[in-house]
Amino acid sequence: MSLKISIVGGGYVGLVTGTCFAELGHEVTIIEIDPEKVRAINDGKPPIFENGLGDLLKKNAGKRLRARTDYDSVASADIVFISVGTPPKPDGSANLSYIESASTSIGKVLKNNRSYCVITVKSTVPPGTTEKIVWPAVIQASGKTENEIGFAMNPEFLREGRAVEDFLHPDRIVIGCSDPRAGNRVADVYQNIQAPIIHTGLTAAEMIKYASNSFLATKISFSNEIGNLCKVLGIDVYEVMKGVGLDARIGPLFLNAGAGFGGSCFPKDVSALVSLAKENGEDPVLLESVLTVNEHQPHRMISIVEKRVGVIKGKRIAILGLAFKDNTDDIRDSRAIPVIQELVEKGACVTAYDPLAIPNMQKIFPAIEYCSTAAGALTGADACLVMTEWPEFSKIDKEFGLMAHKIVIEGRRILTWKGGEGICW
Ligand SMILES: NC(=O)C1=CN([C@@H]2O[C@H](COP(=O)(O)OP(=O)(O)OC[C@H]3O[C@@H](n4cnc5c(N)ncnc54)[C@H](O)[C@@H]3O)[C@@H](O)[C@H]2O)C=CC1
Ligand SMILES: O=C(O)[C@H]1O[C@H](OP(=O)(O)OP(=O)(O)OC[C@H]2O[C@@H](n3ccc(=O)[nH]c3=O)[C@H](O)[C@@H]2O)[C@H](O)[C@@H](O)[C@@H]1O
Repeated sequence: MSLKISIVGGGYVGLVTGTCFAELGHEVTIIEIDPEKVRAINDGKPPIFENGLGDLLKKNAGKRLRARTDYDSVASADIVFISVGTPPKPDGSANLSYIESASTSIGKVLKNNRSYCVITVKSTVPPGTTEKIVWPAVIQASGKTENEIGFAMNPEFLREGRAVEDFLHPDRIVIGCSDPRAGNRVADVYQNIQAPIIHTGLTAAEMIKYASNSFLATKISFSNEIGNLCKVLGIDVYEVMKGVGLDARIGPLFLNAGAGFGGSCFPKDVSALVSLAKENGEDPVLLESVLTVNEHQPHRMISIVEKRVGVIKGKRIAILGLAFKDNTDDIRDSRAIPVIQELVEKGACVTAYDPLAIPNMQKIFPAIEYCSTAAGALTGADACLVMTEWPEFSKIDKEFGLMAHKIVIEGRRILTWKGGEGICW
């Protein structure tokens, strides 16, 4: 069955989702307010770096996949997905203004849609958003009755760098819906994907997404706390967490200690859940600690450098990895940012290498020295901090010989070379 799908928001999630839906045989229109992104999508050139996305986009752009700045496609859509951003407000709560304005824009055009249509939220939103914000905005702007429109919440679990693979082979598909008819329409979209489908109410689906991200973030902060103690006691935390993770009740993933979690989602989603808990009179002790541990990790790395090299001022410090994780050029909330910030404030001469993320980091730190190879960054360095788990870093070996002092602090365990004086984590 081929459905007519409109996706509002052609950023990371909208683009990956839209391209994959087209690949599954649906007719997809991505509605994106940024004309440059629209042009790039229609030219078959992804405006983001994502493994495997370029080929799929090239194959489908101009055929089953189109991008537009207008909302016209909503008038004939079977289903509309909302995948606009939900960035944090200064108090940590989620900014839902993009969700609200997208819902109103959808409603205005939906007036002209003569068939049944399901409005589905894919963005990560606090429980109650679909019911209390999206639903009334769409109904009010469209003048339709609830028999003519269904509402659903279908959270997305893809990881950047592995997004296409995650989308096409998910562990589960969660569909929260206003009524079974709406839920079945969303399930039809995924009919060619093999995965268990969980049908829930709207608010439970919204909460599943926050709880999942927060649990993963908790695993990381837990590993970091154990790692910090291991460091003091001279124990290898990676050996410890391997032993811990082999317990089937715990599992081996997301137990890597080091620089802490970055990216556009874990920090923002845990903060939003903390905010939501407080608004509802709860004291989210555990979740606040998850954030506190995470904030301290970059500073701990610098303390280790200071113990090894003494005063930072005037020292040449190499940063390997700027992206918040491997296989992406995304630096949103990258742990490299607070590390570079503190080093610069302390008067270090910072050199940096990343296979993809240098142009993005140059916008934040234009004055540090960027190198086109790891060897360039390491030459003459007094210490090196590894901030991203890029697989190519595992091959670095003789390049460490170019350093003035072989002090290597691993914020990510990726190196196989073990000749440093101060390998941490
Ligand atoms: N980035 C990721 O890996 C994942 C993100 N999410 C969630 O998905 C949502 C979107 O995230 P991203 O795609 O990363 O954000 P993004 O910032 O990359 O993309 C959002 C896009 O929406 C566009 N937009 C904003 N208002 C619009 C409107 N009224 N009409 C049309 N387009 C509009 C923006 O121009 C932007 O291109 C967030 O809630 C996020 O938490 C969920 C899973 C994974
Ligand atoms: O909601 C989202 O946006 C997404 O957030 C994360 O995906 P993502 O942020 O792309 O990347 P992850 O692979 O989860 O890594 C996040 C951060 O945690 C760090 N991390 C990860 C694993 C680990 O063991 N230790 C650790 O420090 C990574 O280096 C990275 O900085 C989730 O894994 C996705 O399921 C979710 O859809």
